[in-house]
Amino acid sequence: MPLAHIECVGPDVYWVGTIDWSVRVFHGYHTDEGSSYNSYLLMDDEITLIDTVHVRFATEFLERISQVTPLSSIKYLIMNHAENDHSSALPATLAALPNVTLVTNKTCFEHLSLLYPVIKSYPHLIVSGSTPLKLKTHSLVFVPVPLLHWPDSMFTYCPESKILFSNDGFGQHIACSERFTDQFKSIDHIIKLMREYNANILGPFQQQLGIALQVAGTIQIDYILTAHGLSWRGADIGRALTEYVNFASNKQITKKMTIIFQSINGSVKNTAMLIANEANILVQLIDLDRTDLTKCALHAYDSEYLAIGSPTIHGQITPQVEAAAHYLKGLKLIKGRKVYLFGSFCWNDKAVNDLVDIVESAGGTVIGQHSYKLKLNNADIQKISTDIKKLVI
Ligand SMILES: Cc1cc2nc3c(=O)[nH]c(=O)nc-3n(C[C@H](O)[C@H](O)[C@H](O)COP(=O)(O)O)c2cc1C
Repeated sequence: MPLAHIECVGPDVYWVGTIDWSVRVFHGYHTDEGSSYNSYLLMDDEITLIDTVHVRFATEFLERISQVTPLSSIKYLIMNHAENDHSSALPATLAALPNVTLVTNKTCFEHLSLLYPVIKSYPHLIVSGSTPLKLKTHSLVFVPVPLLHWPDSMFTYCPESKILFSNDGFGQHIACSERFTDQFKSIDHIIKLMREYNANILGPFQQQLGIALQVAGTIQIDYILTAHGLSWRGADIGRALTEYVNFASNKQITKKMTIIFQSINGSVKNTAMLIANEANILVQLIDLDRTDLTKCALHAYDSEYLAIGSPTIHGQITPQVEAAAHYLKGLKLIKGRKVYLFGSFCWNDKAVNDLVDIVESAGGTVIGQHSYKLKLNNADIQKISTDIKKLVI
């Protein structure tokens, strides 16, 4: 199989990752544009490999590495994070590199050992934030960024080359031949994908993000080499950092209302349209029969307002609306939002009450609600219009 060309992506650094053009669902996350699992070779007299890839690409990965250097020449393998997408090729990689020492932090080693018990039989070195690794001409500093995205996550920083190997940090899910944002046709598109990644993966960890940014503020960075999608260099680093700074302090939130609903016979959909028409701010409708939860989270990410609507079905909200609300709750994307609730019923008015419970338990503020029997009448229209004009400003 022909391999994508080997690319030098920084001083003495080669990209040896794999591009997953086909992946469309990633633990429930809809990756409409595929993804990549990025791994890097740092060329030094003590050659160092940083992160591995998904096991589906293990053979291709090892072939790509051996196009740069003999497998026997690699001295260290640094694992920044234990999650399967970066680590499932680890057993095959350790088996193929006869002279390698696995380098990772204590928590990551614990997680990796649980996932792949065989790794315990290989030489390994446990490092921490206070134990840099001295290579021949480079040094590597390990920056713990717990919960960005697992408790084991760390960044690896090379001060001589001013390179931050950021693993899941600053990543996006996209499969493409470019390696840097400045090679890609639209930086705005990459920022949108990074927002989607933040919303769907890092949403609950804003506080940890702030800690990571404090660290990033104290070091000089010429390159951020990510483990998914495109990497950052030059002026684009400022765009990536600004996006993270904004997210860490909720400044990504704008005057926007995301209206999330499901409708069987059209009544709740009509109400969603009414709310969209009456709101005098940017709106985004999410019809849950047509739109996946990944997009739902993307739009909730920068919305000051949410509106959530459901018919009462079998005495409760629909499973789809419930799933969406719980998904957003887990990602802390209802927290701090102003939420309007609406619903239609025939004989027992339950959906909106169910939604009130979820939204309040998620830390959102219910700013108004309205439920009605079967179809909007003029009084319902009047009430909802007045509510939205008054409450959404
Ligand atoms: C399968 C099914 C189950 C329903 N269960 C209830 C119910 O438990 N309680 C109720 O008040 N209405 C129930 N309804 C009536 C709907 O809530 C009502 O038709 C609502 O207006 C549908 O909104 P929609 O037009 O947006 O789909 C049910 C309707 C269907 C089709």
